[in-house]
Amino acid sequence: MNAIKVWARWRPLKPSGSQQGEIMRESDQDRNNQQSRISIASSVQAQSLSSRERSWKSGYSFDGVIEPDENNHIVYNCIVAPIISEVLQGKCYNFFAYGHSGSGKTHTMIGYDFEHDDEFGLCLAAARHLAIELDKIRAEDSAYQFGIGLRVYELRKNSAFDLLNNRNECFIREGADRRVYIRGDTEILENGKVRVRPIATRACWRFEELQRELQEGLKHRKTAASTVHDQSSRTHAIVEMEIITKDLLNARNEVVERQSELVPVGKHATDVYIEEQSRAVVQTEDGKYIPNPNYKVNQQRIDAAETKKAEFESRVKKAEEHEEEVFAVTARAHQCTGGKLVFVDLAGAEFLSGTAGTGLRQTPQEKQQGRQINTDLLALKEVIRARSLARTRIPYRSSPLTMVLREHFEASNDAQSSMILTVSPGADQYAATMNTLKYGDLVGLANGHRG
Ligand SMILES: Nc1ncnc2c1ncn2[C@@H]1O[C@H](COP(=O)(O)OP(=O)(O)OP(=O)(O)O)[C@@H](O)[C@H]1O
Repeated sequence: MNAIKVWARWRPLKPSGSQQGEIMRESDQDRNNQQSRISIASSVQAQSLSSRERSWKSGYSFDGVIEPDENNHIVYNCIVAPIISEVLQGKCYNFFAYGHSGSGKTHTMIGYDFEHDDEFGLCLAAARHLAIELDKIRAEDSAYQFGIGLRVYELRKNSAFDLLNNRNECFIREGADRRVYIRGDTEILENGKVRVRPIATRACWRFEELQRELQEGLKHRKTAASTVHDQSSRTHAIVEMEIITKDLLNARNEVVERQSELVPVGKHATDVYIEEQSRAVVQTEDGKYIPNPNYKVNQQRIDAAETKKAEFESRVKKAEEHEEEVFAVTARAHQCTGGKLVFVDLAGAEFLSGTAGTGLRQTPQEKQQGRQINTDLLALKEVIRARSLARTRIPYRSSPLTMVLREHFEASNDAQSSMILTVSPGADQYAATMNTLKYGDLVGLANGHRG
């Protein structure tokens, strides 16, 4: 079973929210499995809430509750630090932050303070931890130069915006091999070659490099003034960090080069085939197509184009085999190879639950953006539940977000995930907080923790 850990993080009360007081809240632990249950009650009589909703209790579905006075460093030690040893064994771990706008998702995952260790977001703190461990490996075995391959992008609808490459728009496509690819536009190079670049991976050999790359990349993050606060995110931001070596990176680049060379050759073979087939038929006056008596398909021409295509396909295959070989050799020497951490700062959950009870109104544009975000957040919940319940069919294709995350969920047989629900204690945020906790409760209950 692929259980997901679920945490709730209470943010500190905002000065603006303090006039209305705080939500009444409690949590208690199940003695047997140490899971936590959260109870909340509204301290103000919000008209839009039914009497049933004025107080709410979760099941024992939370792995822990983080209090408002606990900083990012404490959150890191609690949630991420314990799994770093597994990442150093080559495993993949995904972290999601889910919550309403302003509840602290970005503060938790990415962080706003790049100077003070205690307030580093989880991804930066994890990068520093990994970098220290990789330095140790390097000191023991200088034959392998391990570093962190960093990818940072935002997802909106079917597009990914590459934050490490000037917010270049990339497209999410499922290939014939059923893998999902995120690729940019087709570029025509000076030598006439065609290249389709995947989303950028920056190789960072030192923590400071990664810190700089991340900080620069985040400047391209698109935020929009929202009804809730002025740095609101309308997109999901994804930070991927993978343990790589120079050789592995070179082998992957080689695959991209070979695939780029195949593109025009494959297109030419298709064009030749279509051209020959169209010349071989003519249309009669009544619109029917019949064989053209004056043209015989030039099979030699088709075969020549197909042979060339096959030759380029085999070059791609060779490059892929080489990449697999480099990976296998490196992983045999050091099992950390390919270990991966993925941090997903999800778009505001108000799109899923609406603003009922929050006293806020969405603009028509926010509503429209919200539809896709709804689809994504619901799809993510269903994927996590289906995985937790060990269903045979996991609905990855329900949204671009889950299509992209599939690779990480399935990176290794034992890929694990954690979800952090960020919530506000402000009484004015009661409905939003309850909706977020309900989402987490559903995700957590699928793990089999019953209330
Ligand atoms: N636990 C916390 N401790 C201190 N400050 C916090 C905490 N959580 C959030 N904040 C502050 O509140 C503000 C809003 O937080 P943040 O941008 O992380 O919200 P968000 O959930 O990512 O919102 P959105 O979905 O709109 O992007 C920021 O200035 C952030 O630093």
